[in-house]
Amino acid sequence: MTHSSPALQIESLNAWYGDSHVLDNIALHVSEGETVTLLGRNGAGKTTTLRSIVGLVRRSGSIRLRGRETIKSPIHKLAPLGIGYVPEERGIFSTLSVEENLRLLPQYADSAFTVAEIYRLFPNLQERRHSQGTKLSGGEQQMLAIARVLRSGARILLLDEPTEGLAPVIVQEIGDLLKKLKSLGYTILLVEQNFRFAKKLADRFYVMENGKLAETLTLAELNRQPDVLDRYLGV
Ligand SMILES: Nc1ncnc2c1ncn2[C@@H]1O[C@H](COP(=O)(O)OP(=O)(O)OP(=O)(O)O)[C@@H](O)[C@H]1O
Repeated sequence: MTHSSPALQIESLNAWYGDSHVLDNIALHVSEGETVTLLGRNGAGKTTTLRSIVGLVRRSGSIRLRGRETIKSPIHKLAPLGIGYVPEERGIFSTLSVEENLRLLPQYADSAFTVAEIYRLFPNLQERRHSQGTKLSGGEQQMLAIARVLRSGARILLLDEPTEGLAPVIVQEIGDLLKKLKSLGYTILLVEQNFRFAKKLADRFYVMENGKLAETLTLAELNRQPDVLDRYLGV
């Protein structure tokens, strides 16, 4: 492991659901401290890419976390390497309270937030600390899902459509939170349909199409050629 290794480096990644070959030779990387967004139409393979990284689908190729090969690692071996996955469905324990959700997870690193630090970052979770997961708003559930991975000590965050279904004011709050995490040096790989949201955060973009990577662009390149997105996303 060298210090210059990207936080996440993927090469020749293929993935399958049963016989269906859904990711075709994906190569991408995310540097330490970088925020990268995966864009693409529904079904392009964005969620499957995140699920492949954490070993939730059958996959082959190479996935290195800070230089360490993890393609054969089961999911429970990944959290100690500093990666945290927040799925689209958020994955909180809905019958437990906010605080129970936060206290249940093991901490893997010194960088793990304490519950007090989580409450400083998410004052509304502190207010709701005795509320059951099912009683939370969509925005609160999303905040709790992100808080849980911070609590585990993850420094590389995989976030699947964190703004989906949320009101604009809450989307703004999530945006502010991600900017803060970025300023703290977190590495973020984001799947996002809301391009206007992603544009305010991301350093780089990958565009996926039919299970392949079609394009990689920096923010500056994207601003110079906005028609690229029309072509792939029809936006
Ligand atoms: N559990 C599954 N079993 C079989 N095929 C699946 C499964 N989940 C997704 N797929 C297929 O895999 C392909 C990639 O889906 P994926 O969910 O990764 O796309 P996506 O880009 O994240 O789109 P979305 O925004 O709709 O989630 C699609 O063709 C989809 O139909």
